[in-house]
Amino acid sequence: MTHDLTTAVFGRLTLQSLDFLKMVFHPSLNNVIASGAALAVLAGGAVLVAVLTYFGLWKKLWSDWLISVDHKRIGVMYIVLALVMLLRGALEGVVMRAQQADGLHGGFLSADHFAQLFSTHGTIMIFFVAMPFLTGLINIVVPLQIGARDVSFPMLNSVSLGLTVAGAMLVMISLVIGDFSTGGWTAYPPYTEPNFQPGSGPDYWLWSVAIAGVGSTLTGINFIVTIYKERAPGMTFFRMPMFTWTALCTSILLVFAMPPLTVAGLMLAADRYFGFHFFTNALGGNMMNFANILWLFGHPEVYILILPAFGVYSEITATFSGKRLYGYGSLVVATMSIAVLSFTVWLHHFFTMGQDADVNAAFGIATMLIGIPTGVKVYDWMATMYRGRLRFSVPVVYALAFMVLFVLGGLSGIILANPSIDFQVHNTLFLVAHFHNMLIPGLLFGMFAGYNYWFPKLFGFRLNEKWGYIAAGCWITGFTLAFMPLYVVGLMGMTRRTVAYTNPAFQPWFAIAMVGALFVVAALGAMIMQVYVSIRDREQTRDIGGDPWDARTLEWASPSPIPAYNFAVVPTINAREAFAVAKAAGAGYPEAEAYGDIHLPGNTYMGVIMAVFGTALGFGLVWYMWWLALLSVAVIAVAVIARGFVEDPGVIIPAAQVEAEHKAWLEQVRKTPAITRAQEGAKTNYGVAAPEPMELTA
Ligand code: HEA
Ligand code: HEM
Ligand SMILES: [Cu+2]
Repeated sequence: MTHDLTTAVFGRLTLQSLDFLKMVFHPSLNNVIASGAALAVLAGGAVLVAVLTYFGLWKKLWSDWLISVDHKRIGVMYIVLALVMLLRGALEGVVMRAQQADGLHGGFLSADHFAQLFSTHGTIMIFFVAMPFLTGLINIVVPLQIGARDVSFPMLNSVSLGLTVAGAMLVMISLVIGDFSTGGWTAYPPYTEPNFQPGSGPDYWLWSVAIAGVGSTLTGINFIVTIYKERAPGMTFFRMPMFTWTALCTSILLVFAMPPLTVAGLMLAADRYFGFHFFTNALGGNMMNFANILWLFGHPEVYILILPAFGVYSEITATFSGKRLYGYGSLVVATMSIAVLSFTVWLHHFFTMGQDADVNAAFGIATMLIGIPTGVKVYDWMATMYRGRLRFSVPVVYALAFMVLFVLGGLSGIILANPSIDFQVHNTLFLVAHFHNMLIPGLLFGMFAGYNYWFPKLFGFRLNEKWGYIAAGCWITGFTLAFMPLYVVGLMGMTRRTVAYTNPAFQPWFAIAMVGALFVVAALGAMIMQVYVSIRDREQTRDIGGDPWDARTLEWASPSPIPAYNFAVVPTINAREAFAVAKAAGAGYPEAEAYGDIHLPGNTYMGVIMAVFGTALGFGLVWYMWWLALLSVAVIAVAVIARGFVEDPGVIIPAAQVEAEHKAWLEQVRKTPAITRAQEGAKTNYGVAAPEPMELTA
């Protein structure tokens, strides 16, 4: 009886599932590490709670952030989530590097623990670092670049964030309670079927990815509608900044690519929970169905990740070269071609799984075609810089490193796109080198460049440059040392997802890779220092005029930190890069003719409800605590329906206040010489003179 009751309440959860007790039940170095990680998560949570309580920040956190629908604040929360998860994901990468550095002697991790590490690392990096980072940047920047006051569906935006947080929470909880999947970030059956993995692992994977995936689909819808409907007068499609174009294409990809992932996850859930046989090798199932559906998501996913980074590089090369973006039209067409082509190549992920050679050839050629629009982009960026006066700054360092390293990674992709070559190197560390080569110098550097670039717009001061350069230098060195050796060991035959090896020739390469990983740790340290030093010295790097880089797009035509309503008066756009054109004509800061009241949406609890009950739903499903799952679904359903009956009066900002704030800012801009305002513009390298300070008459 008591046993039944315990099962009803706790499902299949037992004391043995608590990871911090692992080292007590089964003492070993491996379990000490596992328990240590669990305790670290618990301690981190406790420290956070203590700090918030000590400084009395709960109320502020709640009303200014958690229930806010302001797209900029939502964007910041996405990026904070991404950075926190990056810490965990990168440390896991380092632990794996340490294991393999000693892999000849077996290392210090069990095979199972190593498998959990690459599975959580891959899942976290893709879904809870890369995705929230780019979603955060899109959230912050797109409405500002198109002259909008907010996104089309602000509450939905908060819901998307809540669902993403729920997914991330599940992966964090798996460190403390139970095990995560050992099936990699792609969770191929039949290995993830209950016959092979009856435990909590694949369930954690599938619910965290499915729940966060719904959030991403909603984000895609939100930004497609926002970009279609909320553009300022005169902001035609072909006047939109490149970053907004890439955000549009990424959003379209999200809407078409995320549902296959959700479907793959739910079909796997049907297999695991209801004994279906979609992907088993028996009773008519076929795992190839999973491979096809998963990569129908998975390949477009890598372009979902890279396109916004391309957008960042476009903005940065133009701004810091002090030139119009070269080849705007070709960049737009290239972005759209990549988006379309990305749905035609998924099969290159399983060339070796038995289809006809002709089919492989067709997909191989389609894959190689993507090199063309990507190449167009690279040439456009180079042409933008050519004969520009490239000003040095942290975003530029990332952009230049990207251009060199990404081309190398792209070329290794073209190598893999040859089916006959892929048969040799599929699932070796050559592949692992390829994709980290795209994901770190491509995606992550783009995100870091954007983070350094747009930071002052939100917080009113620039990030410290010295620590920024140190971080960038460590990332570049760290990436190169950690991943270039993997091309070599990959060609030598070292397979991916392998805990140890017997060939002594591998070891020196892994030793070099270990040094690279240490540089990555240093880079993370430098990034933390950068935040600390920047906040400490913020008075010296105040962004007085709102345009610290002498930039070209609309988001820089407002004060920093930017007010909640974004624009005192919605601007009318008459050209591409209208702000740069206006500044050059001495009309960058016009007086407004009239001010009106501004209506902004009110805060909402919906995001928090989604985060809390989304997590509870996933947790209930993972542990078979059916009451918790049902309760969570009920709460979410009631909340959604009830919200439909609430009329949101929103917040009115009176015209007089808007006018006063705007005029005070204009006054300040006029008082300060451009050279002080655009401090970075004044600093140049290579002995090139600073660009002329811009005219200040309105
Ligand atoms: C942001 C991420 C990202 C990006 C942008 C890419 C871009 C590309 N990828 Fe990569 N890829 C991944 C992330 C990424 N990939 C991941 C994560 C996996 C593995 C998943 C897993 O199994 O876990 C993978 C796996 C993968 C495979 C599967 C291999 C295997 O499993 O055996 C293949 C095969 O064709 C491939 C090819 C390519 C190609 C051709 C490109 C092209 O888009 C590259 C285009 C760029 C250039 C070519 C450079 C610039 C161009 C020029 C300078 C012009 C001149 C050059 C030419 C015209 C050729 N990738
Ligand atoms: C910060 C430095 C990083 C280090 C040291 C690192 C290291 C590693 C290692 C050792 C593996 C396992 C390789 C194997 O299969 O043998 C791996 C896998 C992987 N990494 Fe990284 N990585 C880093 C950053 C990133 C980033 C930024 C991303 C994505 C944005 C990423 C995405 C992945 C993915 C998707 C896998 C595959 C997981 C799987 O096999 O299922 N990594 N990484
Ligand atoms: Cu692909």
